[in-house]
Amino acid sequence: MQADVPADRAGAQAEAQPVKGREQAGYKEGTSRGTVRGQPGRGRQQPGRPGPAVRCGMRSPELPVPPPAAAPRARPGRGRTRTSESGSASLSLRPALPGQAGPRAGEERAEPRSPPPEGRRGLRAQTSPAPIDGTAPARAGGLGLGGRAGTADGSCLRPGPDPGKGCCPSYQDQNLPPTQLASFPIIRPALQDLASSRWHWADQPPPNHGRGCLYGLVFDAGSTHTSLYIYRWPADKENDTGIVSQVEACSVAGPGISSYADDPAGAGAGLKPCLDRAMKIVPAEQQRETPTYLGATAGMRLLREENSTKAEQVLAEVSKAIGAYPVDFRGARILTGSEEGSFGWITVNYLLETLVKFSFAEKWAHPQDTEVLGALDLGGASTQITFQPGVPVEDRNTSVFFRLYGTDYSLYSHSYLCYGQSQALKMLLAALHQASSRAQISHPCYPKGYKETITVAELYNSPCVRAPSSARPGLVLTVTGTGDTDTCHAAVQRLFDFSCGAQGPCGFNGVYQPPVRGHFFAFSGFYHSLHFLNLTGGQSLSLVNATIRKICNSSWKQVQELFPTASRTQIRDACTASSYTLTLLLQGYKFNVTTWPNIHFIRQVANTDVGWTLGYMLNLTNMIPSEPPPAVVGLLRSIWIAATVLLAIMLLLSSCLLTATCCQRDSSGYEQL
Ligand SMILES: Nc1ncnc2c1ncn2[C@@H]1O[C@H](COP(=O)(O)OP(=O)(O)OP(=O)(O)O)[C@@H](O)[C@H]1O
Repeated sequence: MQADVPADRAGAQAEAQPVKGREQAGYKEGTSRGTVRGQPGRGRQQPGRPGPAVRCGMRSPELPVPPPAAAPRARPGRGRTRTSESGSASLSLRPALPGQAGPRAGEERAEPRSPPPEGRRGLRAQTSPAPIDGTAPARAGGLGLGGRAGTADGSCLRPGPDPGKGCCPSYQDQNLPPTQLASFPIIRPALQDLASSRWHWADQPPPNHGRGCLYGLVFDAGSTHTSLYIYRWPADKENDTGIVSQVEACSVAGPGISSYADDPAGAGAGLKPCLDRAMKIVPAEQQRETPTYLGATAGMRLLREENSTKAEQVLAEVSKAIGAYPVDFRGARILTGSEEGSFGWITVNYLLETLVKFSFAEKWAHPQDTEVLGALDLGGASTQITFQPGVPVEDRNTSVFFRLYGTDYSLYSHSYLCYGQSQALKMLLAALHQASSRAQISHPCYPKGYKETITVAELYNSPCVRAPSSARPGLVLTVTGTGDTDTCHAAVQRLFDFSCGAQGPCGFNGVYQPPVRGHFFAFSGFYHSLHFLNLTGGQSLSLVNATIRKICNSSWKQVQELFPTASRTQIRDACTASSYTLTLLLQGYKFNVTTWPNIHFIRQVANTDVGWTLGYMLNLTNMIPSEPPPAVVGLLRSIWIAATVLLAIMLLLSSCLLTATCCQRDSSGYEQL
């Protein structure tokens, strides 16, 4: 999720699925490498047709057929409904097909929830320097998108200054030194320059070259809400990297599309205000060539597990709604957990330009001295961790390979289904209910003095929670907050199984995970839950702990006074959400006091929301190549030429020296004789 959405949205969140190690379409599984191979934006597929013949890392027009979800090493939760999606082998992007229901059966599953791996592919980078907390500073000369505004009614959240016309930022404009990441030594170098992919387009000029900007639209159909992201990039710079920027994020009114299982037409109708908005931004003459995608995440993955027919109906309706607009609609599909994690990783590293950068020699090259960043995504129904470990990934179900700009990346990635924030909080409430065995539930994470009612049917409306057989759907439960920090912490911990067994290092629920390494961007729910407590500015772990403890011990009256403008749900969940976030990061993903400072909680980089959508679009439009750009090749060729000339000179000198020495010897010998 990326848009600024009210925290009290209901809904579950989905998770990603692993990509199976297969070498087609851009990503491979297991030890194979996904290649991202760019292809011009042409040849875009039309709705109903197969995807583009070549995508980043994918070369086959066929959709990759991911193997059945590899069994994560997850252990069944202790009697609890628990879903974890595990990472996958390599990701491959696949073309989005209208109405396509995403991963095939077996790719992702819900109940004894074991997280499916996700696929991924490669992409390429984007632009500007970014600030790390909340919003990154706008890249200079960029599409200065302003602050966020409206919300839930299809209104645009960050209108650009010149929607619709205007121009894309020039290459020079964007290639400015970062300003706000100076304190992050690992990140800063990557922001110095823009990445380029001009070679990518070199042999096939863009179809609308010279028109100013090209546009791309991506719907993020999350478990809790849907947003439409509108991207654009300079048409005449299409072969340069680092130039895609976000024009707007339009928030669709209402809950996520998975909530429309019994009213699929409503899911489609809800998208129209944002589509109308997009039609005002994208010039009419370019609309028909504007690639448009809808990607659904964990909410739809859960719905598909519950009722695949209803999931297909929802996808069909949203496809119908989008297809009614004059855009190049390339399909609506459900992303696997692996794809969701991988695209998020690509987005992060594209935005920070850690994949390729403009060198001092004025050439685009892989930055040798820059580490890629890991990605931590906390959605409403799933959470993903993706990073480049310092050791080989031992479990191919969580292993992902990419080849981007000529560099190989071997990543670890895993998605835990049901461990998104909304579903985790629901699991917590269900556990408390089952422990109470009464219609009265004492909630240690809710503020003392808070009270609400909920029916059994509402509580157990997700595959992530299993209702006790004795529960009557109509029974009204009364939930009372007790504001007890220690009891809350213990209850949150019981949602996880932290034991690793003999399998080696793990995350939780028995899922293999190598030790975290390097810097990470933590976004979506990770950012929101801590930002609400003003804890996304690099605070120490001890301060974070102390602040959460204080909030959890506060009464309902006190927290209302502390957050006078926040919604009731946000205030109620402040303790629960932050406690869950901290537990997930520390005990779940195994960060500690030493590695805590390496987590950067962010929402945007250079006015672009951090999430999977940008990576998804870059991949499907083939904007991230697997091989180095010509500029890099050119650089290498120059080095070879220089080395050859140098060698020739050295040989010549050696030859002269040898000749001179021989002559001297001859002369000496003669004299001796
Ligand atoms: N602006 C916000 N303020 C506070 N909390 C938010 C905000 N936006 C989202 N959240 C919360 O963060 C969590 C993650 O939201 P996000 O939008 O990433 O989920 P999603 O995309 O709907 O779910 P998923 O990716 O699992 O399908 C949710 O629990 C949501 O309620």
